[in-house]
Amino acid sequence: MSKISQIEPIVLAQTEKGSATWASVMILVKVTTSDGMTGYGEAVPTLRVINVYNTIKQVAKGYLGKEAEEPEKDYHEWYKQDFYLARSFESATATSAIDQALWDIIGKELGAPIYKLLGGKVRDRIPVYANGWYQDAVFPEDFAEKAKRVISMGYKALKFDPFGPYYDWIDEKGLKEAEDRVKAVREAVGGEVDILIEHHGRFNANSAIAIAKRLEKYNPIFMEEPVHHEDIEGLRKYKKAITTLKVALGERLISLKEAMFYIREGLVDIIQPDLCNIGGITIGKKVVSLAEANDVEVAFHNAFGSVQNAYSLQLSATVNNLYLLENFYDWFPQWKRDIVYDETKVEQGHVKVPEKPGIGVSINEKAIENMKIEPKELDVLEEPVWVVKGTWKHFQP
Ligand SMILES: O=C(O)[C@H](O)[C@@H](O)[C@H](O)[C@H](O)CO
Ligand SMILES: [Mg+2]
Repeated sequence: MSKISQIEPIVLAQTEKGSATWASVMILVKVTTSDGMTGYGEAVPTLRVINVYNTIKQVAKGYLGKEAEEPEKDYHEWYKQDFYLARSFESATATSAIDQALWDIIGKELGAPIYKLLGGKVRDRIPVYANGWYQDAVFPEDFAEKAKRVISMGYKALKFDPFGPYYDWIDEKGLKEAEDRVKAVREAVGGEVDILIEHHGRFNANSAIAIAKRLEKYNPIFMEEPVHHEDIEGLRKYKKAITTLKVALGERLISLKEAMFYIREGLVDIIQPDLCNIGGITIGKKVVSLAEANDVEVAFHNAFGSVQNAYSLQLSATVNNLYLLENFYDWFPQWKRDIVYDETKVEQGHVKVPEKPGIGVSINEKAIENMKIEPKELDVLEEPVWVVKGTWKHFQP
């Protein structure tokens, strides 16, 4: 048995920022054991880089000295301590990153990729969908042209937010703008490609319902976060009104029981847990089982960095009820790919399951050393940090 002897939060950034402002930095956690093993995990940055960095140091106090090979027990010990774990995004992401690193360490000790520790893979290649591809797209033609490029790269599915700057509610002009963009993409990619509609959880139920009725004819595979995250009653209203389209959500879920709530209440058809939020591999695999038992498919939220991506690939390899894995890889800034030596390339809309022990890929420790920065706040401009850059615009006069 090896004890957890060190937990170090690391913030990385470069001038190249990528398509999603709130993912312009990466937060890593490096865990070291008493016998010198190391593992890496990734935490979620968004607008909370400093808070997450500091929270990792606090959560570390609960993990130091514990067995590195017992993430299940360690998680529950910490669950006991952290009264607000289920209500704190910062704590949930810090705990998740440490948990990932422990699974990395176990895999390395046993010489096996994480997927083998979980019962083995059900597929050799993970099907992914593209996100981040529509930076600076405003007019329908922009979306069409960029979508064609994505398809020419071999992707079979793509996600986008066609709602420009609309927020809370949408009017006829907004419905038409969204429809024109979606229509342009559908016409550009043809009938065989999956279109996934991202709402970023920003509408009231009536507006979301109007949107669904308007976009239904373009055959979107799912409608993601159609209403505000905390608007449970709005989501019930939406689910009741829209029975022909599937709802996807999950990136803001931070506990097993929260995931269970949405599944049990029939409020989600495709669940999108984020392994950097939900509780790492330890809780992520339990959400997968809950989903499977309830005929809900899984499409991990995977929008931040290359270490998150590597863990999402490991778990996705084992999931029978996997719909698709989100993928920003081709729209990452190069430095994020450098961290994993570009080992998780997307080919024909799929990623080969990485086979190295633990996390599955090599970690470029030298690159990490060179990219380290002090944690700092992100700038906040008129265009919210959660949209794909340069898309918060109207195109109609
Ligand atoms: O499903 C997703 O990927 C999330 O809603 C976000 O993470 C944003 O879409 C992304 O960051 C682009 O800004
Ligand atoms: Mg989303």
